[in-house]
Formats: sequence, C-alpha cells, structure tokens
Amino acid sequence: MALHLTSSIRGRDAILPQGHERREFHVRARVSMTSGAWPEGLVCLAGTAATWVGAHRSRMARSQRSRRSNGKTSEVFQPFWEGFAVQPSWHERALDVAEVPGAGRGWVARRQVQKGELLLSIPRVAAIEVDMDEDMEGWEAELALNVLRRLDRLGPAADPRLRQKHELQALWQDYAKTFPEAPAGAAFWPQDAIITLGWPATVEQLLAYSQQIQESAQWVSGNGNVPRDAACWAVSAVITRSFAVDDEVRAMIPLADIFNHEPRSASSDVHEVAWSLEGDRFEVHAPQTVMPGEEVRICYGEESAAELLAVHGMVLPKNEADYLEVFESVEDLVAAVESICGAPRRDRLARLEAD
Ligand SMILES: C[S@@+](CC[C@H](N)C(=O)[O-])C[C@H]1O[C@@H](n2cnc3c(N)ncnc32)[C@H](O)[C@@H]1O
Repeated sequence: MALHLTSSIRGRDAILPQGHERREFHVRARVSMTSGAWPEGLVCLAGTAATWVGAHRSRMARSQRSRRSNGKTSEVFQPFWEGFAVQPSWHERALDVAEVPGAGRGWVARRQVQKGELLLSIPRVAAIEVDMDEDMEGWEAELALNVLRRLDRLGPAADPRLRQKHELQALWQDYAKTFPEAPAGAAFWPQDAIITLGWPATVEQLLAYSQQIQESAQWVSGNGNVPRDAACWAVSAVITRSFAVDDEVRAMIPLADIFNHEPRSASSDVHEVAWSLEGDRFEVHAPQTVMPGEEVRICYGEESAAELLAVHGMVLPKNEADYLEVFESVEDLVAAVESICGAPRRDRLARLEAD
C-alpha cells in the first residue's frame, strides 16, 4: 500500500484599517492510496485534511460572494477617501473598489462614466513625490526613500535630518498595508530565473533593469538604514504604483494607484486623457466611456511584455503595445531599404523627413 498525501498552502494576510481583515488561501490537497484497506489513523488524517480544505473553500466562496454583493472591499477604502480629502465626495463618487479576477483590486464604475469625466481629484499634499528632471535616473531610489520617510520606517541609524513628521503619516501607514507584501517583478528575481526565460533580447533587458533596481534598493537600504527586504518592498511599491504626471513629477497618489493597466499602443486614444496636475491637486479623468459594473482601466504607458514582466511580474494574454525591435533607428531602416532596392540612401532619408 502506498499513501500519498500532498498538500500545498499559500496564505497571505493583510490587516486593513478599522479592524477589517482579509485572508486569502490557495489550498491544494490530494490524498490517494494504491491498494488495501485504510488504517484508521490515516482515515482520520485524510478526513481532517478534507474537512479543512472544504472549510477553507467555503470560506473563500463566502468572502468572494460578499465582496461582489455588498461592496465591502470598497467600504474599506472610505476612510482613505475621506482622510486624504479626495473629491468628489465619497457619496458622489463614480467608482467602487472591487476585486478584479486576475488583477487584484481595481476601480469599477458605479454608473455610466463619460470619457473625459473627472474621476478622482486628490490634494497634492496627500501624495509622495519626486521632481522629474529630463532623463532623471534613480528616481525609484529617491521616491522609495521618500515613501519610507512618510511611513516613518527609517532605521535608527538613518540621518536624523531625513526623519519626517506629516499630518497624513498614520493614514499612509494604514494605506501602505494594502500594498502587496513582496515584490513580484522579474527585476527582483534571481539571475538564474531571469536567464531561464531564454529569449536573448528579453534576458539582456531584464538583467540590465534588475541590476538598476538592485542598485536602487542598495542605496535605499544604506540611506534609510533599513534591511534589504524593506528597501526592495519600497522600490517595488514605487515602480508598480507611482505615475509620471505632466512630465513634472513622479508621484505615489493614494487611491489613484488602484487603477489597473489597459495595455495600448501609442496610436490608441486611451493615451489622450488620464493624469494631470491642476494647481494643488492631481486629477484623473476617464480615458473612455465605461458602462456601470465595468472596470475603468488606464494605460500606464506603452509597456512591452518584457517591461510589464520586469516591473509587475505579469504577462498579459493580449498586449497591443508589445513589439519586436527590428531596426534601432530610422537610419538603419533606410539602410536596409537601400540594400534591398538599391536606391541612394540620401534620397530616401530626405523623402522620409519630408513626409
Ligand atoms: C497600480 S497597481 C493597481 C492596483 C492593484 N490591482 C491592487 O490591487 O492594488 C498595479 C498592480 O496591479 C496589477 N495589475 C495592473 N494591471 C493589471 C492587468 N491588466 N492585469 C493583471 N494585473 C494587473 C499588477 O499586480 C500591478 O503591479
């Protein structure tokens, strides 16, 4: 007789404000026996495992049902909406936070939303920002350190001048508990795991990005006097949840970071409207008309599959922004055309420029 009892449990707990607690379990269990009668102890063991799995399954089903029917997920965000002074008022909002299959939480329309409509207006003082100079490198590290400062999570030996007291500190501390606990992006994977992806251009791109991100985490860990894990958490939070606004700043904007990504190419009109900085408030406008119950997504940028994998650890089934680089520059393209057609290169370039 052989008995196989295999089980794997992955759990994630996130404590949310006001006593709300979310538990997610992924349970897989299999009990099998090839021959003979079941000894009593093993029957008990198998029975216990089955009951345990069943109980967790029904608990999951119950919580999923309630999320769908009574908008509890959304209510968890009411104190944040009000505390961060988001407009329109909570009762007049057009959106609800809901669990979206395969994408965590997202913003779902409570009523029909018109393209261009103002969805969220968040005071600038509620955001955590860095200025973006042209070609600014290393913004991830600076913004991650600012996040740790706002959360009052710097280590004891950090420069005391970095310490920050802020009226919204406690609210931010609660809000940050809703973020993923660990980075998922390929930038945080071990090198061997990146190499197993196989496609040379992608592997090269991911290894270079991973090195940049690891250096940022190193810098944050040193300057913030925090363990490496805490630095990686902060860097991952800023690369997955911050946005460049009007080419001026890169900002972590509470509640606006719940929009999921709609992958679009540059030619799509979804690029036309989303973020802006209006005086002392950040605004998000609807990128397109959305029916009640549908999710409102924004386009994070023209992100290829490799870029999404590097930052978010996700590969989307369909991504119209994905591309395969064939020529590095217009000159290379023209040279290739010239070699095929035999026409003089200068003529071709002039014609291309005139067009
Ligand atoms: C800015 S947050 C969006 C809110 C997030 N879903 C949440 O639960 O807090 C970005 C993260 O959402 C997830 N995400 C965004 N767009 C997605 C999409 N189109 N498909 C799957 N996951 C997505 C990824 O985990 C990504 O790192």
